[in-house]
Amino acid sequence: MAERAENQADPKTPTENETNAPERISFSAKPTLEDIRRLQAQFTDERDWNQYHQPRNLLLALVGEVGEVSELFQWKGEVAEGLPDWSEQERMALSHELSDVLIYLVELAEKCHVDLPRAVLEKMELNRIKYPASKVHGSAKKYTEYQD
Ligand SMILES: Nc1ccn([C@H]2C[C@H](O)[C@@H](COP(=O)(O)OP(=O)(O)OP(=O)(O)O)O2)c(=O)n1
Repeated sequence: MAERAENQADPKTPTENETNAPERISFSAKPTLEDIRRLQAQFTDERDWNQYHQPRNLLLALVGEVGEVSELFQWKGEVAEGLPDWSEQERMALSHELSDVLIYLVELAEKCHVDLPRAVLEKMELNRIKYPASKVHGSAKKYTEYQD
């Protein structure tokens, strides 16, 4: 919202529609992160798997699943947004692997007592402060590279 207001204030800054940015998709409202946490807790309780799901094991499982996502992109070169050249089977595999990453991330956060949705909002606020749109627009430099 704040970014849009800034864009409108500066006539030289293109709005999203004036750039070549592709249309953005939106997600389904459900399940929430709390739903995912609860469903995964149910899944592990039913199998008596909490004995294995300590933070370090969950972190390793998460990293392993990130590796599986990487494997799907491996050797393909740059991939266009929306994955236009991917088969249905490849898209399905990606949706499964990304879901595994999220499931383990949510459980890791739970087992570390991090309230993930709240933490994300806090972190995004910090990101906005660190990277003011008016200062960094169009530049991908790290905040440490700016001198002011
Ligand atoms: N000890 C386990 C094993 C599995 N899962 C759940 C969380 C993940 O969403 C998914 C991971 O299952 P696999 O380890 O079988 O991994 P994949 O589904 O990616 O299978 P593969 O490695 O054959 O691609 O199942 C879990 O919570 N705890």
